[in-house]
Amino acid sequence: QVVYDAYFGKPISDARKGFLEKQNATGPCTIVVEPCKQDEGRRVDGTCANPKYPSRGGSPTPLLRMLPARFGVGNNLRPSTDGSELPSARLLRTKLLSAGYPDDHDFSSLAANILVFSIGDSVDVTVLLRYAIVSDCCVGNAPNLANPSCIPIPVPQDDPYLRKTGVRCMNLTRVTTYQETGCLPNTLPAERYSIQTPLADLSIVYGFTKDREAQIRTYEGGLLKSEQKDGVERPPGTAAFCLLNRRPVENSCYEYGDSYDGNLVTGMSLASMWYYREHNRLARKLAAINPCWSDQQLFETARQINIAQYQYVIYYELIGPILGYKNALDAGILYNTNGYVNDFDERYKPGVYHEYVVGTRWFHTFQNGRSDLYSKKGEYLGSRTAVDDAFRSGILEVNNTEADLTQGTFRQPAAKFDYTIDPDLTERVFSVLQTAADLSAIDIMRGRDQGLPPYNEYRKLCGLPVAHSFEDLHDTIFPDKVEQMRRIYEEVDDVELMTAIYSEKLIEGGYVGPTLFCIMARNLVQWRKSDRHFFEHGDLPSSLTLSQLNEVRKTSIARLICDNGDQVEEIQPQAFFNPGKGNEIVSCKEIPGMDLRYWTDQKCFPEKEKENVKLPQEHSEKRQVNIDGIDWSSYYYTYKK
Ligand code: HEM
Repeated sequence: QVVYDAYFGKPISDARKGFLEKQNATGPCTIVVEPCKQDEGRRVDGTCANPKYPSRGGSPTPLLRMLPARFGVGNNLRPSTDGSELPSARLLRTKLLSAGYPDDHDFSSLAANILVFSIGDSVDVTVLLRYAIVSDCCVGNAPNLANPSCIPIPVPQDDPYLRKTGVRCMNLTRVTTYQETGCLPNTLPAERYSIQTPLADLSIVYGFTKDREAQIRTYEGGLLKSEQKDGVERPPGTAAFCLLNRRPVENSCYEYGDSYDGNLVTGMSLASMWYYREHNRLARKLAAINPCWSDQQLFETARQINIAQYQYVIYYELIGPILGYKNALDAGILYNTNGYVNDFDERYKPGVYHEYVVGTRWFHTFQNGRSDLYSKKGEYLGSRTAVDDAFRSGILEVNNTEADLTQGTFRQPAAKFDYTIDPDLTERVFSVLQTAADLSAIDIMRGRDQGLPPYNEYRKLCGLPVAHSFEDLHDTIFPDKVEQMRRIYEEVDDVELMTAIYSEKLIEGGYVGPTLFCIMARNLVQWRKSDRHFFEHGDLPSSLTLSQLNEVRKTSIARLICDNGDQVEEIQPQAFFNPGKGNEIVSCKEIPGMDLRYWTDQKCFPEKEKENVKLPQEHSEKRQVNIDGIDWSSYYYTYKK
């Protein structure tokens, strides 16, 4: 065992260890790593995803940065170029994004649900939320300037909505940092602290520590602990996190590996439930196919298949259409192959970027404020208000709500990507917990809080010309929005990444602007290159065989929901898209999936029985892809003029 410094990612010296012990800060500042082995599979605790950086990928972990942090003096928020405070994030939000309800013509709500689940799987959303629950950074109606963890948002007098209410201050606290937990001195840039494993590895389902893994496993048949209620399998409902459950009627709060993110918002709780059930479904099938397998072998294989199909669905079925297939292929996010893609590169550190978790807040425009309820035959039954269902997974077991909401995920459109955001998210995102809270204004504030440099620096990083004047922004941002920015910011160098992401024109073939495309591409490439267990890699003893890999490539989100959604009997084949012509709702029997016989283990069968075990034909390898360096500046040329 080697003890690593969680922040620096290096083995810890005795002196530092002693210091941390005295400070009582060993937990958040260290990661214990067993030596990495060539023949092992993916660890639940995330360590050894890349043996060159064994502790990276583990928990806790700092986020990666594409560009060096930019803070004000003493790690305060960065000021404007003239030294004044940056403008009110609420003012910027109300001038740049409108509030409204338009539905998307293409994507279903399921796409937004799985996207937000994938964010919660890679970063610890709950470390952001102390303002929602415990702190008050507005004293009366004025910002609390005395408390250094407060960054309240001032509300202008003529605010289009809040002028009628008299609210002039919105509550907000800074993220928890390694400085705060005692791991780093204040002389180093403030660095956010996250307890998730930062890769795409279903840590919401399986947890991110060995202790938690031990709590949620049965150690029989490879299964996770579960309960059967009304014929439906669910994790035990005894977790403590669901603070808005209306008890005594709404009681369930599920014991996922990560019960915080698993029970957070409806889309995330449904996705967590599906992938949780899928683990047990796979373990049972594998046990039937391979009667000689141990609990450990069943657990590891079911988990490996579950994570592989999750990565496949995220990359190929969801990110592909959102970024545009061609763009994603060009950028090395996706590969058009039936072979392995051996692009593991030990120089890449496992991790999630600050820029990714700030920038992908763009998809808040994608979130529908209502969650529609449908019967399994497609009759509309009514709607729930999404923000009132956060922290409240107790709703699922009452009045058939899980089944009706599940139908809604694929029958209801997502909100449109169109610079319009649902008013529930911009005025009352914390429901009864806060008088007024604007999620997009918070999104802008988080860019400041996490020390992101100005938009111009990212233009340079992404191959766009540096803007010397506001006019220079017209290449990527609509003129009306540039005009608003000119009125609100002092200088073009003050324009922030998040305000630009909320204002950029969309790239050809995709639903993001050029800078967010560049940021997402870098993060998604980082995830696959830094993770030796990424599902398309074929160079480890634990890798999927080529036949197994190509089975994984046959599955889909529709199959996952048919197998694990409560009472789902029919669905459209491309369930991230709205049902309709060319994507009609069909029986689940018509939705293709994996053939698990490719996981048959000959060792389980005595010699004479072997000939009776029919194996499907082996797939053949068509093409092996190797990846050279990527020219990031090429993205620039794809956006719509
Ligand atoms: C009802 C639906 C949703 C609600 C109520 C919600 C609410 C929130 C809240 C309160 C935060 C933390 C704000 C902060 O203090 O910084 C947040 C963060 C975030 N949300 Fe959402 N959100 C929703 C849907 C989505 C969707 C569909 C996406 C799609 C990707 C998304 C992406 C993100 C990201 C990337 C973050 C930042 C995570 C981090 O830095 O840890 N959210 N959301």
